[in-house]
Formats: sequence, C-alpha cells, structure tokens
Amino acid sequence: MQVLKFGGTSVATAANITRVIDIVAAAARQETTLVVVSALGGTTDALIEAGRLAAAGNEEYRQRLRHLESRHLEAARELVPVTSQSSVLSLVKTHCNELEGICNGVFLLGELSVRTLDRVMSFGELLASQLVAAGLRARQVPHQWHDSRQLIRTDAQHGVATVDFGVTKQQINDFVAAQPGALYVVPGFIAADAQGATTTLGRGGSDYTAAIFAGALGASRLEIWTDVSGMMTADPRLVPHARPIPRISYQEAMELSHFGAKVLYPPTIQPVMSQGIPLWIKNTFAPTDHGTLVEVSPPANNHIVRGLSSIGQLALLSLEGGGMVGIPGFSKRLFEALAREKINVILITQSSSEHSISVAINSRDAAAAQRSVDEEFAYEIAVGKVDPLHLETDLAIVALVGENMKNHSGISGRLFGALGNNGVNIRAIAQGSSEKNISTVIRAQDVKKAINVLHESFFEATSKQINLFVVGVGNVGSKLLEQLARQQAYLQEKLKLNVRVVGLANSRRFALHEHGLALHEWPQALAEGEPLHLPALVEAIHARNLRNAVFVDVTASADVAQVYGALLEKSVAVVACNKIACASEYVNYARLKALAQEFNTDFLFETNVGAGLPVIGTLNDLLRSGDVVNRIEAVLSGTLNFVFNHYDGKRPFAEVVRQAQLEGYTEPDPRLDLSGTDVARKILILARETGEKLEMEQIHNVSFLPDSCMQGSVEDFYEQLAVHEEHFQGLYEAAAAQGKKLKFVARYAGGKASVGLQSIAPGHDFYALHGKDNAVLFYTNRYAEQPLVIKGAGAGAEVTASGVFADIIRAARG
Ligand SMILES: NC(=O)C1=CN([C@@H]2O[C@H](COP(=O)(O)OP(=O)(O)OC[C@H]3O[C@@H](n4cnc5c(N)ncnc54)[C@H](OP(=O)(O)O)[C@@H]3O)[C@@H](O)[C@H]2O)C=CC1
Ligand SMILES: N[C@@H](CC=O)C(=O)O
Repeated sequence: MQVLKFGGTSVATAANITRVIDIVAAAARQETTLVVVSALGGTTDALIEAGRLAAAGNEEYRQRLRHLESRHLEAARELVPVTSQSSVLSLVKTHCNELEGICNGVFLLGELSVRTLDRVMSFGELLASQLVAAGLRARQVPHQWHDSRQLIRTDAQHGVATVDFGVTKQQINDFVAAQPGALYVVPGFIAADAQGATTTLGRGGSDYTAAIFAGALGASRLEIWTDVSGMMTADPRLVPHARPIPRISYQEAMELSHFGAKVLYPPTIQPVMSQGIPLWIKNTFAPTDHGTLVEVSPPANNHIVRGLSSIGQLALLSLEGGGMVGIPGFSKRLFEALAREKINVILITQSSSEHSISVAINSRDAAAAQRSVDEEFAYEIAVGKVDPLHLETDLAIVALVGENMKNHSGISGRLFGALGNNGVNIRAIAQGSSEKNISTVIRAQDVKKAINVLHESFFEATSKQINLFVVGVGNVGSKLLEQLARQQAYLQEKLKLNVRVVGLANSRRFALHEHGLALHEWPQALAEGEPLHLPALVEAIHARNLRNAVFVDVTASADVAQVYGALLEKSVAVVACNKIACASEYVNYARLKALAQEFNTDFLFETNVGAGLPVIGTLNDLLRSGDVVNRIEAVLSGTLNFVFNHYDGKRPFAEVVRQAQLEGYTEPDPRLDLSGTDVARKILILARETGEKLEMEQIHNVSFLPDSCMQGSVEDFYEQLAVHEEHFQGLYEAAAAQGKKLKFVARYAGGKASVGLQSIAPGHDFYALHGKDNAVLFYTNRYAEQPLVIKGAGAGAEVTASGVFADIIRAARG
C-alpha cells in the first residue's frame, strides 16, 4: 500500500486535477494506493471568510458561497463528459446546499463557534476529493471514495484536534480489510470526535491525514505531491539560486518544516518516521523531477548544511536582572506566565551568568506576553531584582539545518563571519545539543541579505554576488567600468565572483539597478537616472541592504568622501581612489579605519599613492611582519615626472602640463599636482599608514610655482604658466647645467615629511625615471642598506582603474 497526497495547487483547476488523475492512475497500476486530497487552492480561506461574514451579519457570505459553488461545478463540468455529469453535479449541489444551510444558521445566530467553523471548513476537502473521484470514474479507473471522518478519530479540540492513534489505526485497517480494492480516495484535513462531530487537523493538515493513513497501514511509501520539486535549500522567493534537496533525514525535514519550509506540515513526519516509511515530496507539475526523499539516514553529500530556514514576524522577550542569578525558579515562572496566555515559545537562550533569559515568540503574542510576565514578576520588578520585561519586535530567525554539522567544527564561525561581514547583527543564538539546528535571531529587514549570504557561503561554491555602487565615471571611472565588463566572465569562472554594478553616479545623476546594469550601456542607464542627491543615494544603498556591497569612489569630491562613515557603519565596504578622506584631518582618517574594523568591513585606498602600484599594500606587509620603516623617499607625482621628463626649455611649460592633463595623469584640477598638494597628500597617507599622526599642515612643501599661478581658474592657471615661462626655463637650465634632472621628491623620516623640487644627479634611483613613472624607496630595519624599491607607472586612467579593481576584489573576497 502506498499513500499519495495532493495539495491545494495540485487540484486548483480541472486541468490540474487531470494531471493528478494521470499520476494516481499510474500509481494504482503499480501498487494498492490511497489518495488524500486537499481543498482546491484558496477554498479553505474562502470558507473561513464566508463563515466570518455570516457571523458578522454581512450578507456578502452568500456571494462567497455562490462563487465557491460555481467554481466546483465548473471543474466538475470540465472533468466529466456531459453524458455522465449529473451525479457529480448533484453531489456538488447537495454539499453546497448543506454548507449554505449551516452558514444561514450562523448568520441568524450571529455566532461562529470553532466547532461550526470546522464543519464549514470540511466542505473544501469533501468537494475536492469528490471531484477527483468523479474524474477517476470518468476515466474508468476503479476506486472507492470514503469519508475520512469515519476513519480518523480525534478528541474534540476543534481547530487543531489531537488524533487518537489507537482507534484510528483500528478503524482504518478494519475498513481496508472490509472493502479491499486497488485505489481509495479520501478527503484530507478532516476527522471526527467520538460523538461523530467534524474536527480538523490544523492548517496544512491534509499532509498529516496522509501520514496518519500511511502510518496506520504500514505503507511502503508516502508521497506528498505539491507545486515545487521538493524541499529547497532555502526559500526560493528569497534565494533565487535555492535548489531542491534530493535526500534528507526525518529530523532535518522536521527542523526545516518547523522553520518556514512550507512544503511540509511539521506534524506529518512523526507517524512515518516512527515506522521508517520513506516520504517523498514530488511536484505535480514536473512529475519526472526527482523531488526530495525524506528517510532515516540519507547518504552524506558535499554539503555540511542541508538547508536554511527562516521565520519572520518574531519578537524577542528578555528577562534580565541581578536578582535572578543562582536562584532557581525564574525560568519556570517565566514559561508558566507565557503558557497561561497560550503563547508558543519558538527559541530560548540563557546566558551562562544566569543574568538574562531571552525567548522568541510570534509578534502577535508580544503584548500579551509582556503583560503576563510583568504581572508574574511584579514584586521582583518593584524591589529591583529584575527589570521590566524587555521587548524587541521586527525580528526574524534564520537557521542552519543539518545533522552533519555535529561532525564539523567551524560552522558557527562561518555563520557569524558571513553575517558579520555584511553588517547583520545577531540578537540571539540558539543551538540544540544535537547540533542539528543553529538559529540566529536577526532584524527582519536583514533576512533576505542574511539568507542569501549564508546560501552563498554554504551551498554555492559556484558564485558569490558582489554589489558595486560606483560613483564617478570620468577618466578613471569609465575605464573601471570597461575593465569590469571585460573581466566579468573571468571573475565568475576563476574567482567564483558574480560582480555586478547596481548603482552608478556622476556629479549630476544617479541610477540604481538592483539586478545589475548592463555594463556596456552604462551611459544610457545613467542618463535615465535621477538627479543626484548624495544623502538620497546613501539612503537608497541602506534601504537596498544588498549583501557584499562595495561603494567605489572614483571622484575627487570632498562631498563624496564625507559619506564613507555612514556606509562603513552599515558594513558597506568603501574603495576609494579619491585621496580626500585619507588626507583630511587625522581624526577623520583614523575614524574611518576604525569604523571599517568595528563593522567588519573594508576601507581600501591602495590607489591613493602610486595609482596601480602596490605601495600601501607593501608598506602594510612590512609593518605587519614587524619591520620598522625608518625613511621613505619617493617620486609620487606621475604628472610632475611626466612634465619634467618632457620639458626641455624649448616647448612651452604650459603646453607640456596640458599634455599631461590630456593624457589623464593630472588631477581633475591640475593645480593640485603642480602645487605639490597631491604629492603632499600621498606622503601624508604613507606616513599615517606607518602610524604617524601627521596633519597636512605639518608637511613642508617648497613650491616651485609662482604664487600668481594659483589664483583664479584653471584657464587662468595655464595663462600664468605661460607668463612665467622664463621661470621654468631657469629651473630647467640650472639643473641641466649640472648634468642633473628635475624631480619632485617626497621625503618622510623621523616623524617629519617634506615635498619639493630637487635636481637629481645621474646614478640616483630617481634619475632614470621615465614618463609618468613613480618610485618609492622604503628604508627599513630589514632593508637598511639597499631600500625596497617600487617603481612603475604612477598615473593614468588605465592603471589607476586596475588598482581600484584590485581593491574591489580584495573587498569582495573578504
Ligand atoms: N588619473 C590618475 O592617474 C589617478 C587618479 N586618481 C584619483 O581618481 C579620481 C578620479 O580622477 P579622474 O577620473 O581623472 O576624474 P574626472 O574628473 O575625470 O572624473 C570625476 C568623476 O567624478 C564625478 N563627480 C565629481 N563630483 C561628484 C560628486 N559630488 N558626486 C558624484 N560624482 C561626482 C564626475 O562627474 P561629472 O562627469 O558629472 O563631472 C566624474 O564622473 C581622483 O580623485 C584622482 O585623484 C588616483 C590615482 C591616479
Ligand atoms: N595626479 C596624480 C595621479 C595619481 O594620483 C599624479 O599625477 O600622480
């Protein structure tokens, strides 16, 4: 004997019922089969609504009943040929008349008892199972329809009755013995008490009906047919990559179904588990899909965690107080206070100091719980032994489920790491001693992010989604977008990173595309965006609450640099080639670094010094490994190196500077380069990275630029450069006369930093620096005689973009 149960969506329409009949007919050819049928999708809710309307004296209930009747009549007409429709149509009519009679009574009395509501709800399964039987008859598949109320005995607790398994088993086996056959059809959900009054087994109870039959008959298997291809690794509405779990243990299925995996009504498992009956979850709409097999001990698979579950709308109650420590009875009284109000406790956690106990309950019970617990502890609260109950709402539980977790260390570490790196605060944790379930209580608004992050961490060796917000699409920004577009496939394949640009902005507009914008079409996406308002952009980033989010600043804007703090505080990583934040007051630089650490995220700015060269990374490697930096000497301006390499006193100085700007080496404002400010910022950042609390004003900057060049606009600057051509010729010739070259050099030693133009003799490390190259010489305890030298292109959009790219990947890999 096998038992098959079909859920509401499986029988929602005549077309669906036809699929069910195909499956049932094929099953009955293999083995004696008992079929349990749920109400047509949406019917139970409609019946409850009709009953409530009637009780409230609202005549609308008649309309609801008419709609239900026509829905069932229509299905019957589609399922059964006209010539043999009359019996099923009159059966539907009879049931509907009886239902209407009951509702009329409710209307007259103005009262709907739980007993009557059970009666009203029972018509959904009665009608649906009769339709399936009629469809089988029409296809000439031999079968017997029987009313479950004559077979399943419960107590009289209406709404969620308790099954009397002894009597039920006897009745079912007597019935099958008395009426042998190949195929039985019964309604799910309904049962009867000892007096024959209709009872119900709780919402989702048709699964339970099927398990009760399977258990009573010692079935070879139980199949629950639904609209998904099995239990999923996570809720597919939250995690698009969730996939069916092929095999799972009863215990794991129970954990997952308790925590939100709606494909199985939790009590279903017990009757089959006690006899080791295999339970299959199959898809009516894809019957050849494997589905999920729930069994005693499924083979281990590659995943330590079998599935993730979540439940929302929770509240956390915390009872705290010094008076609780070491005194027995507090928890007993807390739970009694909750039990008195019939409040179900979903999760419990107590600190080992015994100073606090927290329990998670459904939010709808929060007010009653607070009242009851505060009453219970009124005396202790009055004398200050405990605090009034602390209540937090808008919470949810996200849990890892898997029996295999007990054999592996580091699972909780991975869970906390993944959530922590994404700014998901864990309010409470619970892990049963069997280690099958690790539950975390988090903010409801973080559930989607949390469950996706955990799914990536535990199931998707294939892909981690990275969400970028790129601000600035000028020289460097546009190159970065080009590089990202080129590398997307590589990153996916080699690094398992799905890098998407979900936000883009320039100084005028911003565009958000939560599913990632097409990188080749970014100018259009931006043109169609909204006017830029930075606080609104930051708010939108927070509101999206996307996992593995990285804010990429490719501007030279002080306003943009101002928002880093607000982002880091929400664990959004910041990658910046903009130097303004790191060169601002020391406290701001230090605060941003501290925020990144505090909120488990990254603040990366490698390109602030030497563009794409690994300068800051190398410096940090030296320091972390215990080396001491005694002196730094460096050529840090690509622009100035380019200018003094190309200027020979013949071509105007202004023209060479303009060329540097056109080639993309200068700052958006080239005066920052020519005045030495850009180099001063860079040596300041290097000094700070070594641990020096230096400020910009403390950097000694000997400018070679006449004062008038710094007055007015950028065009005035170029005019003034031309005016002072002789000055620049003089600088060049003085150096050339000694066989030397001009280099703008930065120096840091003994807590002091300076920048300025120097004449460099042949043989010096800086003498032969080409084009726009930079060179950084680190003199350290380990590199005492010969410095550690980093040399190469120190400016240019392509190399800078690749440095930003590298920082993004660092942030992405965590
Ligand atoms: N060039 C190089 O070799 C190197 C550059 N860098 C740094 O890279 C950064 C960018 O340089 P570059 O690409 O040449 O500059 P660009 O001037 O070419 O581009 C700057 C971009 O930032 C946008 N922007 C400006 N202000 C804002 C704002 N308030 N909000 C949003 N967007 C804004 C601009 O928008 P719009 O288009 O509307 O003007 C533009 O898209 C600079 O900080 C520079 O120091 C670092 C290392 C090397
Ligand atoms: N303008 C800068 C570019 C990188 O920071 C330079 O010229 O070095």
